[in-house]
Amino acid sequence: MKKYAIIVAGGTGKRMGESLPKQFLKLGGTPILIHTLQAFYTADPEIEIILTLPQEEIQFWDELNIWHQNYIEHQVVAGGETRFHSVKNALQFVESGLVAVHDGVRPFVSAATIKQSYEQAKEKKAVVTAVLMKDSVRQIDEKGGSKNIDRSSLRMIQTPQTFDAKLLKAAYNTEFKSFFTDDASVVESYGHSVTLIEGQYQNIKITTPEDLLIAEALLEAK
Ligand SMILES: Nc1ccn([C@@H]2O[C@H](COP(=O)(O)OP(=O)(O)OP(=O)(O)O)[C@@H](O)[C@H]2O)c(=O)n1
Ligand SMILES: C[C@](O)(CO)[C@H](O)COP(=O)(O)O
Repeated sequence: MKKYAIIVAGGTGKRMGESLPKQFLKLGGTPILIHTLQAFYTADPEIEIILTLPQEEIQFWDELNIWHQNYIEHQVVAGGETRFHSVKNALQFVESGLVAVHDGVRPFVSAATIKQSYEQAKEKKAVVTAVLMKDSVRQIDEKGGSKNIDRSSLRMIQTPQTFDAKLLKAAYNTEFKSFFTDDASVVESYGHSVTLIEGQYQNIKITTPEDLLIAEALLEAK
């Protein structure tokens, strides 16, 4: 069965606060995005990789890749206004089989998690990685108050999120809605349930400056 991976890196990284989008920032001397592509190649070199980038960064990426050994084959697609639009653009180049969608800024995804995602998606069709909450959580109300939520009923959602390709394409054939923060929310809104599988705490999303410090430590410990 054909396997695709859509690596989304079409964002500008506002919360990181750097002029260079965070996916290009260096981690152990190598751009974050190159670590992420390597993770998928290591898991299975047969995976067809489609990478979304901001239109204005495509030339920069091409130049940056020239300097890196072990170039990993991939197709570049211009991203869109939101993550949803970036995935939708990339899906034009996906036919049938399985497709994993993964954040370009989650470089520590393990080969085992990637393999497990595709394996489970063969049967379940919509498979999403998740971890248990570590902190207590509270829901804020309009009056400025808050109430405790039972954290055992909550999960923190990660990527990869892996699907039957035809299902994901059909689900994305819709207009953007503000609650589409990931692919699971799009598929669920289409009417298909998602199966959660175990993610990994080390599979962090590099979002704010302290995440980069944590990422350097995780890389060191690898
Ligand atoms: N229009 C967009 C927005 C986001 N992404 C990608 O989706 C992943 C998760 O998004 P996030 O961490 O929010 O990245 P940014 O949108 O770049 O960050 P910010 O919200 O801080 O601007 C990132 O790899 C990001 O590049 C994308 O492909 N296209
Ligand atoms: C897809 C995701 O990484 C799952 O946790 C997350 O929803 C992305 O959210 P963001 O708003 O793009 O940071």
